[in-house]
Amino acid sequence: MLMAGNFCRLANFPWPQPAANHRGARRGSCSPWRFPSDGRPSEPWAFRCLRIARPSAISQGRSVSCRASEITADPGQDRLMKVPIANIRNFCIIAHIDHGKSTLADKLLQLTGTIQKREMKEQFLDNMDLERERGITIKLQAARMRYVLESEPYCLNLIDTPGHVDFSYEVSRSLAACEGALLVVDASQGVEAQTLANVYLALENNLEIIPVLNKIDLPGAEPDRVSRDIEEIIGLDCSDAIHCSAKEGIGITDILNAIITRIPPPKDTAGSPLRALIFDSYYDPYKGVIVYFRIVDGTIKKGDRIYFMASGKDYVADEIGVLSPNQLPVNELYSGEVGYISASIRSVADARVGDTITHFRRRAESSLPGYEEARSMVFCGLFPVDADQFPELRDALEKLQLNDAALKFEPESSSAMGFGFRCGFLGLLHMEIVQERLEREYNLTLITTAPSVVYRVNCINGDTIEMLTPKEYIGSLMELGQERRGEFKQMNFITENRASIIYELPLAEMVGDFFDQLKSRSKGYASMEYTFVGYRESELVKLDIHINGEPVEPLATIVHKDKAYAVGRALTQKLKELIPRQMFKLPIQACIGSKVIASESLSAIRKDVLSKCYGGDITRKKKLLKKQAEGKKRMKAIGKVEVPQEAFMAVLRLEKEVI
Ligand SMILES: Nc1nc2c(ncn2[C@@H]2O[C@H](COP(=O)(O)OP(=O)(O)OP(=O)(O)O)[C@@H](O)[C@H]2O)c(=O)[nH]1
Repeated sequence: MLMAGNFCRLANFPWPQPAANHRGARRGSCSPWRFPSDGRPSEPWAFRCLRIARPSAISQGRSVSCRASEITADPGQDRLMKVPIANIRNFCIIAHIDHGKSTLADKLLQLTGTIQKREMKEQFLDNMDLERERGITIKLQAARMRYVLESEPYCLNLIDTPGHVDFSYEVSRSLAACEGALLVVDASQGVEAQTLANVYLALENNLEIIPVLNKIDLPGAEPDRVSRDIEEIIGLDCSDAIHCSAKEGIGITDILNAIITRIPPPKDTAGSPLRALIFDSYYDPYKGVIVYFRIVDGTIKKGDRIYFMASGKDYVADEIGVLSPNQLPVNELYSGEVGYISASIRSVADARVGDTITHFRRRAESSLPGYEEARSMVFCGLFPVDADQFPELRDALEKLQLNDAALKFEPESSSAMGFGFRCGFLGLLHMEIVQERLEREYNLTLITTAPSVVYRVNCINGDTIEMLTPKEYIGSLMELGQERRGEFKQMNFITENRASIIYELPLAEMVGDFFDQLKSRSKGYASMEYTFVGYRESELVKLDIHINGEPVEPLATIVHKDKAYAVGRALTQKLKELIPRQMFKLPIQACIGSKVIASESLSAIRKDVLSKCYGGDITRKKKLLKKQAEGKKRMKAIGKVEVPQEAFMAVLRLEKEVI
């Protein structure tokens, strides 16, 4: 059924290069696999590049003094005071995960007096419980700050962005709303995978980039070496990179100074017809959909009749305001400003992220370029434990989708789990986050099936996948690449101690614990980035599980031919442990098509039909045993085996481990 694959061409990947453009990508269906009778399966492949960095052990113990003492916080803090457009700066912070974006954002909010000390809690912008618990940014956030430099008031709009590889889609959205970006790099770690990916996104958006070397308070910080690396690897001038410690509050005023002096103000197009780009939105149970936007042209007033250019819907703006970072209503917003609208929008589809808002009467001629469609990489089934919660689950997913444009879902039903949804996510972390949010915010109890990737039948040319990671770890990482059916493509030493390894891997191999393995084999120093290269013909098989001769569809899985026997054996053994014994002997088989590749049998519960037969004739005993055997045969033919829920879950977990 399946053909040996001649794994595609070597992707053209001159290192380093900007992240691939996903525009025009086909909107993915949420089905995990499609096996038409006449087609050959192909699976999605990832193009990985492992960057290897030797951890620096040198302690520099340096400190940096602050310049720009003329910048002072505005004590009056009139956040709503209007400033001329020349005094507006829209910027975002981009960085690799954990390099200190949120900590820096906190310090900026504090120093500008946007947040009073008593209101301040760590990671102020990470206001989701989950974000705080995990210490990561999931959703982008926006905040307007006021600052006075040389007696001149400025309005600084900060858009915080997530750093995890799963959420780069959110990053691309915030970049489109800014003129500049602070590129935060941990001075003890150096350039990492998402540093590069995000810088390329920023360059594509023509942003002014200000390099910021953070964590200089750490003994292992080497800001000068990291500056050289940035220049060498990215080609960004670091002669006036800012040295800072977001944690200790060192260099924060330098950063504010640089934002004002180096990032250009937005263009003044207040007289043009309104065009505002929706960069985020969320659902408020009382006000309906709240839309976050950046005005590119024109002005908007409270009470205006607005028109969403893509959805073709119109509404009256009941409330407009700024994000300070809490919502503060205002009467009017001008080109270059960032704000929110509440217009009693009930339908999620009416105000999509990436759509352009204009006036109903004086419409703009063309809409703004939207965002690339988020591509789902990982899929899983979500089923409510209590079948009655299905409508609630649908509702919750719809609301979450509004807040999370990258989440995709479509209804699915399964004989074992009932009605649920097959959902598409950006990655495993995204999947976990969605599941936790559904459970916490919407009070649902859910069963999640094992994550899988999409398989398609015809090869299509896709985009590029790339990943980065760490020099002394080259060996073990290459082993990992080989184990996961990867194809080694290229290795470059980009500096003396850093190497990038480029691999192409099937996405299915990345879905499990690849990232954890990468981190553990490199003692945490490797980082990775990936993009999608397309579908490739591969030797895949559909592995069916038959219980009592009947196929159990939810347990069917697609695996590589070489792993089919191991997976089949493990699955049948596990099922044997988990399915309760029946009155009859129960065969449990793993099959590829009609061929049984692994088999176990569960012995029958045996009632001692001879117990009352003391002594007596042997023919009487034989008769009783024969009758029992016939009864069992009949039972086996009509008997329905109930596979307990835990068996499904345990098997799905096992499947994930084995695969
Ligand atoms: N020593 C030191 N630690 C810092 C500094 N800045 C941030 N950290 C720590 O680094 C860790 C990560 O900081 P975050 O601000 O959450 O990083 P982030 O880049 O926002 O991470 P994501 O939101 O997940 O992308 C936290 O434990 C911070 O306390 C610094 O200047 N010095």
